Order: sequence, then C-alpha cells, then structure tokens
Amino acid sequence: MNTYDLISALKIKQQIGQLPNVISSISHNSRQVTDNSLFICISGFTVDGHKFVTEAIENGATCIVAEREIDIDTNKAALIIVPDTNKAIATLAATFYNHPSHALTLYGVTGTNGKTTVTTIIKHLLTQNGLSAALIGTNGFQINEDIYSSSNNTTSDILTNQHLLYESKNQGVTHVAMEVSSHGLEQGRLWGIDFSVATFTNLSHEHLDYHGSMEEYAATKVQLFSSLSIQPNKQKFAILNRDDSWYDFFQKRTPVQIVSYGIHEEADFRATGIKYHKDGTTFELLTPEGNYRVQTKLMGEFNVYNILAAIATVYTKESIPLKKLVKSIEFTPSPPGRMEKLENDGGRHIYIDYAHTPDALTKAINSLLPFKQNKLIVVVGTGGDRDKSIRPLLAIAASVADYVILTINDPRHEDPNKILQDLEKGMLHHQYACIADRKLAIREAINRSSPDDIILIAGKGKEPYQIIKNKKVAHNDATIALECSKELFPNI
Ligand SMILES: CC(=O)N[C@H]1[C@@H](OP(=O)(O)OP(=O)(O)OC[C@H]2O[C@@H](n3ccc(=O)[nH]c3=O)[C@H](O)[C@@H]2O)O[C@H](CO)[C@@H](O)[C@@H]1O[C@H](C)C(=O)N[C@@H](C)C(=O)N[C@H](CCC(=O)O)C(=O)O
Ligand SMILES: Nc1ncnc2c1ncn2[C@@H]1O[C@H](COP(=O)(O)OP(=O)(O)OP(=O)(O)O)[C@@H](O)[C@H]1O
Repeated sequence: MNTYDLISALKIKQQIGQLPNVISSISHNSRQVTDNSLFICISGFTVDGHKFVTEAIENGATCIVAEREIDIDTNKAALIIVPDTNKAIATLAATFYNHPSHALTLYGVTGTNGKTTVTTIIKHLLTQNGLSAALIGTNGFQINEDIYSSSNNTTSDILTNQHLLYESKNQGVTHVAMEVSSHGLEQGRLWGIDFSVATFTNLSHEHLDYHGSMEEYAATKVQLFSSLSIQPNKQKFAILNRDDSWYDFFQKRTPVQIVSYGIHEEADFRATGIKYHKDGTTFELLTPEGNYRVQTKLMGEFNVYNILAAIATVYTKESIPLKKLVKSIEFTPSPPGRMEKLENDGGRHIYIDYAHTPDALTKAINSLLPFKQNKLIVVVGTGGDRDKSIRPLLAIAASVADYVILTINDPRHEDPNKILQDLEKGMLHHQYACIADRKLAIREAINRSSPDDIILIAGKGKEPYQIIKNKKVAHNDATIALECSKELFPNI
C-alpha cells in the first residue's frame, strides 16, 4: 500500500527520515516483520516494543511508528512519532485492510461464559442455511468448515482481527461470528471494527484481578453494546439475556433495538418445558412468530441459554425462517471440549469441559446431576498468576460432587502448592485430594471411580497444552483420560 495513504489518518508529532513509497505489511511483533514492513512499537504488560526496533529493521522494516525518538539508521528506515501507538495501530490496521467489517455482517458475542459456544452455534446456523460464514475466537479462525489458524487469545490484537476480517471478505464470506473478551475491549483490540449485532451471554465472577470489580468488568463489557452506532444502511441490534442480573445495566447503555431471550423472565425468545435427556435436551421455544419444539444434542440449562442467544441473534438479523433455524439446532454439535463425552470401555461416564469459572462449573455440574446413578467425581483446576479470588469459589462449586480432585490448569510461574492451598480453602467437605500434576489428578479420578460413576474433568476442555512457566507443554485431558481408563480397566 502507498505509505502516504496508509499514514494519512495518523496524528503525527514528528517524522524523521525519508518514507518508503510502499508498505507491504504491518506488524507489532519484531519477530514477524518481513521486507518493506511497517513496525509499530507497543508498550506491553511484559516488555516495551520500542526495544525491538533494531531487530525489526534487520528483518526488513522500512518504517517505524513509535511514541518517542529512537536512534535508528535512517538510511534503512523512517521513523514516525505519534502520541499513542495503541491508537495509531487501530487506525493503521483499519486503513491497511480497508475497513473489512463494513462489508460484512459481523456478530460480536460477549459475556463471562458461553462466547465460544454461542459463536459456534451462530456460525452453524448461518452455514446450514446457505450463508458463507467465518468464526473467530478461542478456537482460532474458521471459514465454513475449514480451520485456518489457532489463536493465543479469545480476542486477538487489532491487526490480527482486521487481517482475519479482510481474509474472510476475500474468500467470499459474508458473515462473521466473533468472540469479544473484556481484555479485548479494554485493550482496544476491536477499535475500528463495526459490529452489526452484539450478543450478551451472562456476567459472573472472572478476571477481577484485571478489572478490579464487577462494576468495572461490566463497564468494559458494555462497550460492545454502547459502541453500536445508528446507521442509515445497517440495522443493528443488541441481544440480551433477560434472566441475567446485569440485563438492565446493558439495556440502558446501548442506542440500538433490544431483543431479549431467557427462561425465567418474560422475553422475546423464551424456553419452557425443558427436559434433560442423557443424550441431549428438548424444550419449547416461544417467540413472537410462534412456538417451536427444539431438540438438541447439547446438554444442560446453560446450553438452552446458548441456543436461545444464537437463535435470537441470527433470526433478528437474517430473514431465515425460525422453522429452519430450529431444524439446524438438531444437528449442532457441541464445540470441542465443551461437555464432550468420552466414550470408554470402563463403563464410566467421562466428560471433558472448559468450565474455569465458578458459575460455569456450577452449570456444568448441574447439567450432569439429573443422570447421577452413582458417584460424581470432579477434577477441577485453576491457573497460576491469574485472579486468585476465584480459587476458593471454584472449590465451593466443586463441593457438590461426592469426591473432588483439586489440580492446576496452567501453573505459569506460580508455586503449584500455593494454588492448591488457595483452592482448598473453599472445600465444603473432606472428600477431596490435592494433586498438582494434572495427568496424575485425572488418573486418580478414574482409578477411584466405579462403573456408572460420572467423572467431570473441568478447566481445560480440548486445549492441547499446559502453560508451565512461559512454555506451552503438550497436554490433552481427553487423551490422558482415555489412556488411563484403558490402562486401569483393561478387562472390562
Ligand atoms: C495481559 C495481556 O492481556 N497480554 C496481552 C498483550 O501482551 P503483552 O502486553 O504482555 O505483550 P508484550 O509481550 O509485553 O509485548 C509488547 C510488544 O512487544 C512486541 N515484541 C515482544 C517481544 C519481541 O521479541 N518482539 C516484539 O516486537 C510484542 O509483539 C508487543 O507488540 O498483548 C498481546 C497481543 O495482543 C496478547 O496476546 C497478550 O495476551 C496474553 C497472551 C494473555 O494471556 N492475555 C489474557 C489475559 C487475555 O487477553 N485474555 C482474554 C480473555 C480470555 C477469556 O475469555 O477468558 C483474551 O481475549 O484472550
Ligand atoms: N451460557 C453459559 N452459562 C454458564 N456457563 C456456561 C455457558 N456456556 C458455557 N458455559 C460453561 O463455560 C465453559 C466454557 O464455555 P465457552 O467456551 O462457550 O465460554 P467462553 O465464554 O468462550 O469461555 P472463554 O472465553 O474463557 O474461552 C463450558 O465448558 C461450560 O462449562
């Protein structure tokens, strides 16, 4: 792209050196810089990107955007000084990728729990009904049925987001479902992205180490809704959970039309007569356009909410008949690692789930209780170097189980024993063990179990690694559980 066009919208304090004529890519990561790149220095939580300018130039950067003067060889690269590189990167990303969200119908889903599940269902409803759709979130980037890349974050940085939207548009995609995290909103990872519909799942205790209080956390989340602008050519909607205690907070802070969903309160899309079966759930869907019987493979009340959110979102924005959407729900699979049942020869009912908040764990356990014939054993963990206040609350939620194994999801740099001690404080009974090694924790759960017991392994879902110190070490709860059950019950 022509460099002058690219930087035309920037607020520039100073320019040093001759600008290159063209820029072929933009990066904030010196390790990913290629020839004729623009490198933008971001001052992060761990390091300051200004330190990597030399490496960026060695890798081919010909233009540097920074917040202060840096000693560089101006024969190799020009330096542009701006007041705030976090703001500049949003402008550069939108300009470089030519505002792709304007050409797409973009669904943003936020809330403490359910973002991956709701976006996955939205994408499924769209593709099943003949639309070309992409998914961006914790499970990476997917266009229709093809997976293109994995993701480090639920909501990636603004450059990645604009790039993925641009790729979607280039590949003929018309609709994108995107997970929106509170960190993403707070850190401007969505600045310049134009959402058509914003959907709220729920709000409960999480990330308070980062946001400070539930009020601050809600104030961050609500930005997705308050930033929906009223436009003449794009009708926008906010889809809100009527049963969530934060409903009023959200509905007051958005300028667009609200569509509600829920189970207990009066709502535009409401589920009644919910029946939980071993292999799924059925309910009656009440809508302004009539009533429909819904049948799904997904388990638990929380998934009824997720389905309501997805149907309300897609129906409100698209003109797909509800009858067709309801039919598509029948074939919607659970996202990987979300209440995923592991078929095994040991006669145990083993579930892998991504619950890593107290609310999610309670909901996951509640979805299994109707089928409990024998013991319920729960393996639950939490992450090191993250919100410590969540730890005893997770153990309180797990205490509903007959036996609990407290373990660790991602130790990071923290002492494993400290994490276990914090978890242990919440245990409401003595039927538990603390096992820091997650593999041994899963093994112990299976070893302790009897036929017909339910084993819930919560916290990591299908994540293929554990973060130990700053390294990702290969790990897979499902593989470990299946190997252990084969080894422990070879003759069953
Ligand atoms: C605390 C936090 O949010 N950190 C995010 C932040 O990283 P950071 O500020 O630490 O970055 P840094 O390592 O200091 O680097 C600063 C700059 O130097 C650059 N750099 C760095 C090293 C180098 O050699 N060369 C170089 O150029 C980096 O590319 C960067 O531009 O910016 C990165 C890029 O956007 C994010 O990937 C990273 O998320 C980390 C991995 C993370 O764990 N974040 C969590 C807390 C998070 O964001 N979670 C949410 C919610 C998940 C949920 O739903 O529960 C999410 O959306 O994922
Ligand atoms: N609507 C919901 N309400 C409460 N808990 C839920 C809901 N949907 C899913 N869960 C629970 O939360 C776990 C994570 O679900 P999901 O991945 O859809 O949420 P998420 O918001 O995307 O999480 P994250 O952003 O941390 O990846 C599930 O495995 C399940 O235990």
